[in-house]
Formats: sequence, C-alpha cells, structure tokens
Amino acid sequence: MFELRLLAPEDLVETVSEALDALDALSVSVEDADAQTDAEQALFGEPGMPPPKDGWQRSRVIALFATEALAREAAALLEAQDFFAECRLLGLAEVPEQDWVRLTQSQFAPVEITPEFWIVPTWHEPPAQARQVIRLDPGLAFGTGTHPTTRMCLRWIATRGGLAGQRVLDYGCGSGILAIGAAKHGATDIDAVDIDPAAVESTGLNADANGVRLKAGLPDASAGRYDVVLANILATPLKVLAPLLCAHVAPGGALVLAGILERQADELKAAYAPYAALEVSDSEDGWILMTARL
Ligand SMILES: C[S@@+](CC[C@H](N)C(=O)[O-])C[C@H]1O[C@@H](n2cnc3c(N)ncnc32)[C@H](O)[C@@H]1O
Repeated sequence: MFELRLLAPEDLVETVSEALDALDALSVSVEDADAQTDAEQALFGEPGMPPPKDGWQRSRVIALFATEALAREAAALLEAQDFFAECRLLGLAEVPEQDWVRLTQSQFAPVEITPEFWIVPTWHEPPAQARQVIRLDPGLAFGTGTHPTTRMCLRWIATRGGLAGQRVLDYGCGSGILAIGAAKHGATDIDAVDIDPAAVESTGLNADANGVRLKAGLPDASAGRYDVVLANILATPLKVLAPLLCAHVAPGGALVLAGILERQADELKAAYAPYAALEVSDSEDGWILMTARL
C-alpha cells in the first residue's frame, strides 16, 4: 500500500478528504499538523459542552492507496485543483505490510487492578495469580481498564471486602466495566446506564461475555436507591448530576465519582455539599477518586 501525505488549512480539510475518497483512497485520516508543538490545539470539549473549535489550524491529511499508481494519480489530480493552492503535498511513501490485527492486539495487555483482580483481553491468558478476571476487548465504548479513572473505580470495588448481595448503579457505564467489576465482587442487582446507546449495547454484550447478569439501559432505567452508585464521567456533568446521583444512594450507601482532575476537587466538593461530604480517596496521574458515605 502507498500513503499520500498532505498539509491542509482548517477550511479545506473536508474538501481534500472528500476528493481523496472520490479518488479511491482506501482510508483518509486527519491529524493535527501542530501536535506536540506550542501551536497544538485541544479540540475535545466535556460531554454536553461544544468543542472549543471544529478543526485544527493546519491538518496533516493521510490517504492510503492500494497501489503507487493510484496514489500518484490522486496527487496529480489534486495539485491541478484551484483550492489546492493553499495546500501542500508532503510526500508519498510505501507502507510496509504489517499484521495489523496482531499489532493492535499487542497494544492491549492484561491490566492489573490488584494482584488478584485483572482486566484481560480475550487473546491473552489470565495471569496465574488472578482470582477475579474481567474479559474485555477494546471496542466502541470507553472503558478497557487502561485509563486511571476506570482503574481507581475498580480498585475501590476490589478493596472494599466484597459487594455481596449489594444493589449497584453504574452511571455512565461505557463498556460496562465497572458494573461487571461489581458483579465479579458479589453485587447481585446491577443497573448500568449511559446516554450513548452504543455504550448500552456494549455493556450488554460485555456482561454476557463475562457471564454476568445486569440491566443495561439509558439513564431513565436507573430507579430507586442503590448501596453503591459509581459514576466515572467528567467534572462538568458530575456537578450537574449531583442531586440525581445523590438521590439514588441508599442511606448508609456509597457514592464513588471519577473523571475529576486534582484541581477540580474543591468545585466538586462545593457542588455536592448540599447532599454529601465528598472526600478524595485515591489519585493517579493527576486524576482523583472522590467518595462519600451518605
Ligand atoms: C469516561 S466514560 C466511563 C466509562 C466506564 N464507566 C469506565 O469507568 O471506564 C464516561 C461515560 O459516561 C457517559 N456519559 C456522559 N455524560 C453522561 C450523562 N449525563 N449521563 C449518563 N451517561 C453519561 C459517556 O457516554 C461515557 O460512556
């Protein structure tokens, strides 16, 4: 395969990408041409908030072609277009054959939560010392166990001495990893909810693959009080959700919040103060876990 690399300003990225598609590119990807430099721009907003910008100032557009001839033809046709005056051809190179499946899989190794509790992709054998294992492959929904916020929630679950017979709510379930982790530690009545239907579907599939029973649904599916409410979202939605999440915690139950940066601890404490006294109970890589007993 051959890779054609171009530089395009923000307002031409879509035009160039569509032209490459029409010229039989097998795939087109767009990267920030200023990544890792002082000019790098963040494009991701928090859920419910608009992104700060629609596109990067300068993008590197990379198109993959089946043959060198197709790649050269596409480059020549693009260079002949008026709009291309503001773009630049960066180069054309052969892409060495790779076993892409194996390469992707090699990037996901088993993740240790505690010495006995592991997240293990299906293409790996669980480590010998693992007593509880969640089998999970990377998919469309967030939550493979590689992010510190997920790991801290799972560590909290694993180090509480069991959740036997407890009712648990995983609010913002993503892949369902926290709900499945709770089930593996004895919880029996589990609701896992998310605003993203793809996450709800993933949670159901992952629960089945782990032999775990839970109810996955949209947020309206959460009902009543729970012994444990877990929510790994982000600071802004967590603040908005404060009354709703606290209303779901049974008296004496636990609230566990993640997706919060160290510097956001005080604003979270203030938002939850009318309902619960949040404390920082774990931290990893600048992220904190905040918990409260109601
Ligand atoms: C960071 S992921 C966490 C996934 C998983 N629980 C974990 O710990 O790895 C956050 C999830 O919350 C969902 N989410 C965001 N805002 C939400 C809201 N207001 N109500 C319910 N789910 C929400 C997102 O769709 C996403 O799947």
